[in-house]
Amino acid sequence: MIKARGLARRFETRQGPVEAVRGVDLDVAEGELVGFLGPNGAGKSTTLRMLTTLLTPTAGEALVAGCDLLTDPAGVRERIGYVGQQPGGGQDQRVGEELELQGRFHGLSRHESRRRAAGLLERLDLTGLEKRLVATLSGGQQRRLDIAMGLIHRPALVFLDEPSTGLDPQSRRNLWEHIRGLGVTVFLTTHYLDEADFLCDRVLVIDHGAIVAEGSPDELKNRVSGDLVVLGTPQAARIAPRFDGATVDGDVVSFRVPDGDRALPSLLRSLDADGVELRSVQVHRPTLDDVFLTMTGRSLREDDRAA
Ligand SMILES: Nc1ncnc2c1ncn2[C@@H]1O[C@H](COP(=O)(O)OP(=O)(O)OP(=O)(O)O)[C@@H](O)[C@H]1O
Repeated sequence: MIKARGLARRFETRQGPVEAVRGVDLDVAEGELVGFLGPNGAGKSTTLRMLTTLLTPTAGEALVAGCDLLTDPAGVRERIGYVGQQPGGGQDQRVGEELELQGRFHGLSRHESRRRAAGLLERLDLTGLEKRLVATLSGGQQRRLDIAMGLIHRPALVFLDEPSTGLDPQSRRNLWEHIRGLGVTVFLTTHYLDEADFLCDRVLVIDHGAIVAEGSPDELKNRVSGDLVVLGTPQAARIAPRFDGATVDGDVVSFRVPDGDRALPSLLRSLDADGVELRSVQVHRPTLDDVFLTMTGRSLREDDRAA
């Protein structure tokens, strides 16, 4: 569905050139749900805008939905759906009309457009809202309408740019369920670790315009060596030297072991035998944030807080 090689984009600014995307290779197979994960400014939107023909690459080439990005951008546009970060619907339009209009815009007959709109409204849980003004929809409903608009012309591939940004946790979860059920190839960008983890078959991690890791969420997490064991004890500093790479933060000592659940029983027995007073014990599986930390030395969460 997508095959990109060496895709790059440089922006000339007053402060000098900005290498927003530095030669990205991408392969997305039919039916896959692939996420592009990275902090703010990593180059996600720029890549997406190139793949959707909104921005011309400064280098590289790509086949998108069977068409050459550089020589047949119109063919690409016909075959893909794009849902950007900004709401797509006219706020003073009615939901049903807006969707039908979008179908007409893509060349569907009135009848076909109406039929297709009704099907999408049902699939995205918007039935009954046809006559509502777009401006009166909730954030989650608006986002689902945007996705319906992106799917009206039956694209085989749809691009979603930060689909759940700004939604409350319940609406995000609901949106994810809908995205999973779309039945088309999906390529989305996100800076949310939980979104990538829950939604994506495969994740590409991008940082400073280059892909730094790629794999299924589980594969990526398995690359981080081991589970994190966190022990709360007043003797944290005394016992830390027993564990390779242990860090101490007040009464808490943390270290990694290959398989936390298996290591725990004997670990607890030996600490108990030495008279160590344990107040709490936790085992954490690696998260995608640990992956990002391992690859880049920075936490995605720090970027989130800074944003
Ligand atoms: N039109 C532009 N002119 C100059 N620099 C740009 C332009 N568009 C993007 N950039 C820069 O390119 C880099 C990548 O930006 P991009 O928007 O692709 O990142 P992103 O990963 O999508 O981030 P976000 O999550 O904030 O949207 C950033 O340093 C950004 O400032």
